[in-house]
Amino acid sequence: MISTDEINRMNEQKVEGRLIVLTGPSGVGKGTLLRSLMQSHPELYLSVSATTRAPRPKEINGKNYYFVSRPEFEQMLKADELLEWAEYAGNYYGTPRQQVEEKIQQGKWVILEIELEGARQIAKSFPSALKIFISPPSFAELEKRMRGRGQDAEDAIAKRLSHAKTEIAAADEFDLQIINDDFDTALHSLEEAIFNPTQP
Ligand SMILES: Nc1ncnc2c1ncn2[C@@H]1O[C@H](COP(=O)(O)OP(=O)(O)OP(=O)(O)O)[C@@H](O)[C@H]1O
Ligand SMILES: Nc1nc2c(ncn2[C@@H]2O[C@H](COP(=O)(O)O)[C@@H](O)[C@H]2O)c(=O)[nH]1
Repeated sequence: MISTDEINRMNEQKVEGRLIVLTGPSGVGKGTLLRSLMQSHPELYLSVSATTRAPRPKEINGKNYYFVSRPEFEQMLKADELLEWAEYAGNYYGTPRQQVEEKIQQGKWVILEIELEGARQIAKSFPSALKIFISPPSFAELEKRMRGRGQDAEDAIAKRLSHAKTEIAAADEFDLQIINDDFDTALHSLEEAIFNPTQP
């Protein structure tokens, strides 16, 4: 495992920044994995997206997302301020360009947690990005997690589960796939994929 000190040294030596894309169906555990990863690797930079979705209880503007109105999002699009964007389950989501480009220029490793359409846009614009897909152990378990989270209304759950089928079918487009069954095993695989990738 590469230590935080080592990553900081690489950053100081102006080792080139990297873009890492994490995609997977809603409820698979991407956010939970990333929260744990960021605790042991605060040197990574997790991009904060803009969205028109309403904040969930405990979500903080500027930390979890930038919560914006649809006209505000459309203005960001018009001004070319988004690196990628998509409409997902009735809301817009997008990655503010400036924060990501700045961090990469500083030599940081930047993580985007985004859905499939956005990941495809990044694959085109940043072919060197590492693209990781997080899969559920089964569809039934995905539904259980989404419901167990208790954050989404029934109509939103239906849209997210329907979208999940399309996303799971596209997993082969990614550089690697990690099944989030046992949490610690999945976290270890994610850490290895980022810091200790096997050579092609
Ligand atoms: N390996 C695991 N085993 C069991 N439950 C898990 C596991 N990983 C995550 N969970 C639980 O699954 C639920 C959904 O996780 P999380 O919110 O991180 O998903 P997500 O992929 O980030 O979803 P979204 O894309 O909608 O934000 C949470 O309640 C989380 O605690
Ligand atoms: N294309 C993008 N997708 C994004 C972005 N930020 C988050 N997401 C994805 O949206 C869904 C739903 O998220 P939720 O917080 O409402 O559950 C999930 O798959 C996220 O990964 C983004 O900037 N661009």
